[in-house]
Amino acid sequence: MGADTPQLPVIYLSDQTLKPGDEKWVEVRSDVRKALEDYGAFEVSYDRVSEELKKSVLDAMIELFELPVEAKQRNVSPKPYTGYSTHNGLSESLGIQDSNVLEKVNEFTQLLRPDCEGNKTMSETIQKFSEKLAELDVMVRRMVIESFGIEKYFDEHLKSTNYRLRLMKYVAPPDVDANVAVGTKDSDDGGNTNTTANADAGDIANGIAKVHIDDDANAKGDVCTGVGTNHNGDDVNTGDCANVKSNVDVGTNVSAKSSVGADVNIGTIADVKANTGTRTSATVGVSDSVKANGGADDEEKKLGLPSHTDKNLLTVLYQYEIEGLEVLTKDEKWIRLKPCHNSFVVMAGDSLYALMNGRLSRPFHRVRVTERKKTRYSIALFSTPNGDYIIEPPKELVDEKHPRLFKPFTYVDLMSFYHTEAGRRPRSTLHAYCAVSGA
Ligand SMILES: O=C(O)CCC(=O)C(=O)O
Ligand SMILES: [Fe+2]
Repeated sequence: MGADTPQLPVIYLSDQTLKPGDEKWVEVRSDVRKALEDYGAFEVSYDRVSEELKKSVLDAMIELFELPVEAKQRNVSPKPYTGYSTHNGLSESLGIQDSNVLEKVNEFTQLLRPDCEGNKTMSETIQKFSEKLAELDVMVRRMVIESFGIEKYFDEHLKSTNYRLRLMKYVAPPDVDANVAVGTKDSDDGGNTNTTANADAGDIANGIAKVHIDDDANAKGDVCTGVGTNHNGDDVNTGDCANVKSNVDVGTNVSAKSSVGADVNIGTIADVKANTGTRTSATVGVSDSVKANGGADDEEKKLGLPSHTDKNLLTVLYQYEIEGLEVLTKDEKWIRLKPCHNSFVVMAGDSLYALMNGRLSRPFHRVRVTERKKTRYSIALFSTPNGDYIIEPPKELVDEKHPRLFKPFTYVDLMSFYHTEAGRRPRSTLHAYCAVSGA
């Protein structure tokens, strides 16, 4: 690795003696603050999650993703995009709201695997893992809030938040070339097909599947061939986007070609294959904006998850062995993060960014898997503001030097806006939604 290859700061948070107020705590706290200012993210060296627990969670994920697609599709949520979703035929994810609460995890496992004997153990494993990651999340949020001298708000802040866990499975695109970079700027996303197509089972029958574009879905380049909603949960902002009108041929090799010249590869994930094998073609409704862009971005189709910012407060993420996560620096360079046993990634999302009046950053990031024939699993805990919690910076963070950047908003309203055309199109949904003009 060259000397000028950017890397995320690594912060050691395993120390059991690390206590608020201690000298060491104060020192680490300023490292956390600096990392979040500079990158909006950092790697944490954290050994408080045992290898055994991580392995059990991985086993649970493998079992859950192996379930028939019909079972996974039962993972729906009243909140859009927080249930089962897929992207580009390269990734799938499942979401568990309030994963730190055992009954909630139980409901999830029961729903996917009714009356399965192993549910109790699996639920306990997932809940325990969430709890461990939540401890890390709380520690980091406490440090952030303290670092701005506004700790008097911390308890109230903590009470107004909840957690969601996302389990993710990725494969590399079939024609992946590990040596070819996908581009270095998020603005590469500009030419993306933002096709989010859900094929109804009924349409799949005789060779022709009508794939309808779901305007409310948001991941770019999504062609979800009947395997559920589009991947990106509520925390994904895919940045610039365009809708695509294309004819998609979906054959047994499950590849699709759009009329705008982009090859859309679908179906390297087993379930997608199984579910699309009998189709011969699909018509995807498309708008004019992509034509104006001259076509979909091929490279975008190789992403397991497109470039986005998370919408929540803080994300704590663990990658199992296979790399793929890339984080964009302020000067638009992608940092590719190497998975490591005790290494978690912490990222700030739009909600924390707005709450701190823009005094931290929140990074664009994406997933690009390049290891052929290997399955990548990752898992992330998202802390999110409660539905009715008004996100606005404390008065201490607003002054002449730091004018208010955003009008007060709720996370739920930001998400609703995000799931509209106007909310998806801009690179920053947050700014489009509530930036104070002239700030
Ligand atoms: O799988 C990963 O490494 C990243 C997932 C992610 O960014 C997300 O779920 O928002
Ligand atoms: Fe993300």
